[in-house]
Amino acid sequence: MPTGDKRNFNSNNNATNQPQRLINADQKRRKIEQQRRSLPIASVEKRLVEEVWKNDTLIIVGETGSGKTTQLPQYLYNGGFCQNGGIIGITQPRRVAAVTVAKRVAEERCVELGQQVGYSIRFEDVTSTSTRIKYMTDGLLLREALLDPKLSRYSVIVVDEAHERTVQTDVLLGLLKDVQKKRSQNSNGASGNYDHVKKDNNAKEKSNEVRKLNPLKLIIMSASLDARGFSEYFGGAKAVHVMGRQFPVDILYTAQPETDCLDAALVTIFQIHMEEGPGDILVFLSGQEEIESIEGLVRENLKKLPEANQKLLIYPLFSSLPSEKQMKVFTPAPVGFRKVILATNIAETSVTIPGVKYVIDPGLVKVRSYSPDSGIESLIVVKTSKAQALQRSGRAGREGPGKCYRLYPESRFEGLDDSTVPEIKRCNLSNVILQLSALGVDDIIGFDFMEKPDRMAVIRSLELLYLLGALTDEKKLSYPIGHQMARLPLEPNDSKALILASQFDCLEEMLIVVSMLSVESIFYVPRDKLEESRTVIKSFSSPEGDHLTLVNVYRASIEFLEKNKTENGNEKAEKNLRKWCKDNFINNRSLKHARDIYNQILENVERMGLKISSCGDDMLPLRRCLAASYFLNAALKQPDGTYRVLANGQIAEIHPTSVLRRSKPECIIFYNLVQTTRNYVRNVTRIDYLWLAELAPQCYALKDN
Ligand SMILES: Nc1ncnc2c1ncn2[C@@H]1O[C@H](COP(=O)(O)OP(=O)(O)OP(=O)(O)O)[C@@H](O)[C@H]1O
Repeated sequence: MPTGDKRNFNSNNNATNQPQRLINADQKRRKIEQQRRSLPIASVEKRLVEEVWKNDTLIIVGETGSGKTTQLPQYLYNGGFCQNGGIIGITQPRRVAAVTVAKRVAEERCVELGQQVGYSIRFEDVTSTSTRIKYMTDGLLLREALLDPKLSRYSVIVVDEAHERTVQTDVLLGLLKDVQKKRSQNSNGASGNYDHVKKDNNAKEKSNEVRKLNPLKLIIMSASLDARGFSEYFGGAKAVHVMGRQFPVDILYTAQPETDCLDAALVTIFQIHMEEGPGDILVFLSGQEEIESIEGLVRENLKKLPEANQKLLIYPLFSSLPSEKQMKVFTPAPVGFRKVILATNIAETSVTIPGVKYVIDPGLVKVRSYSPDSGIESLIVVKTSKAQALQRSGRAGREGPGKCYRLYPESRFEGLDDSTVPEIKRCNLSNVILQLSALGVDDIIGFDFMEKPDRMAVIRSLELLYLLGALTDEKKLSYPIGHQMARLPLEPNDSKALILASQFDCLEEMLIVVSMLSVESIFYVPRDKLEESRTVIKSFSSPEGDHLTLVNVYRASIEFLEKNKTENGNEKAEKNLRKWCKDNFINNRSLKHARDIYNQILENVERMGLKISSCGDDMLPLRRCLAASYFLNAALKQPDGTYRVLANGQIAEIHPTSVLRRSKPECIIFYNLVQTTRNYVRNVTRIDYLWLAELAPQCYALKDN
């Protein structure tokens, strides 16, 4: 057992321990069939389909694991909602859920993923013209609305996990309401239009013309939803409750509050491993750093156990982890082994991780927080809401009875907020405003949001868009900059950086920077090789900063790859690159992901007609372009070695992972600010203070910093 005392947990209900059974592929098929039939939602299939026929908007609330996400779209498909060629679109707040649920549903239907059932997430589209059940992120559907404002390809949209109230969900809800209105005006009448389809399940697909006339069916779904609030927003929409859950989850609380959540999580992992029956463990942690630090501690402590007890496999799961690595979590552990999955809240909703029987929930979550006063967005750790705690415990008990260990006393649970504060109330809105402007919505304050964003936050975000040149004085999208920015699937700052880079003759390098920053953790440093890795990584580092270092890594890898392709052919070259990455402590998967992103954004900017050129070895234009684009993230060194952000006076330190951590130049720009115990700026580059007035006069010429 690791540090700290064994935890005493209080239970509030009883779940029986059931040994996990090991099964082969054939049995798995039958098991899936049987599992589908035994889901609580299966008993109300007919009723749900009828309700969707009858109501254009329906709210469905059902326990976690009752079968909403995987089954409802299939019921609707079987019920005739795709017969005229329409698609059932299901949105998820997170990529990992969209991907894994689509995989599961394709498996359940015995179809190839990407055919009848597919998914679409940013930079990854696994659909085809035959796709009728399409899982996607809510952000992706928003982008589709830019090209097709009536979402005419869809017969049904299911907004899943609506309780999460991500900013994209909230914008989507307002937009879908409007699409419904437009489609109803265009339709021949009400839902009865589908009657011909209902009677003829095998009918050939009807023409697009017929489909366009049908109203859009909208379903809002979650396990922990304020049904009344949603119903009111949708003009008294009907709410249906799916009762019952498949398996019980025993909820356990600590007797006392924990002072050190990481230590408590560690102790609990080993307590379960040593004392409980088979079953994998899912631990919710607030971020990559916590995950990596616990990962190290688990490994260390594991070595101290007798060999027979060392069969514990550790899997991290966080959003910037390359998707192939994320997917590893979903493969079963080898016989005799137990998996422990260390995850952020990306595993909180919708996902089923096969084998998970135990959930450890320290009750904390990292969220975006935006201060309209400072105009800076940061990440902070806060307590979860009751809805989130419920979702987390719902990750256990999906294949059999489960247990959830909440690392806080029951009294604290009672005091938690019922639901999470909608993200729209606590984030920078510039991307939302840009997207809405591109959809023709110029009056953001007047937009029909379920909950209005903070006025000051709107003003600040509008200001940023003005400063970036995306909006005109009339709050309209500027031409061409604003239009170009809205077309790129990136944050406004990044889009602007690419547009400017074509003028600074460094678009190739800026593409690398933006792609590499989209994946994070390019370097992979095993704990036992800290010293060695430092020396190797140094060979890539640029004294000018992290952005240039990333360019060096990318260029070196491409050079290596191209040379190898000529000598050894493509396949061998990719294999050699993997070894090269390993030798250089580079995360091969992240790098590959960055290459994919690079190619996709490259396609976008080529289509936009931007001039693609390179600044070669002279990186000055790149640094100047970074200053011209991220000018609000400029900071000056203080006498004590900390930095003052010029735009708002906030004090921060350079993050320990930065190549500038030691040299501490006078003036820097940074990519992001993270708030842990201290404020850190990450991905930092040295700039000349005087460039700011020259390159961003709209912000600095009149200011005396
Ligand atoms: N990948 C998978 N492997 C094994 N079982 C799965 C998988 N995906 C789903 N299931 C089974 O299907 C059940 C229903 O899952 P589904 O995601 O449809 O439920 P849900 O009601 O949407 O839950 P939640 O509200 O937690 O998202 C799960 O409890 C589990 O038993």
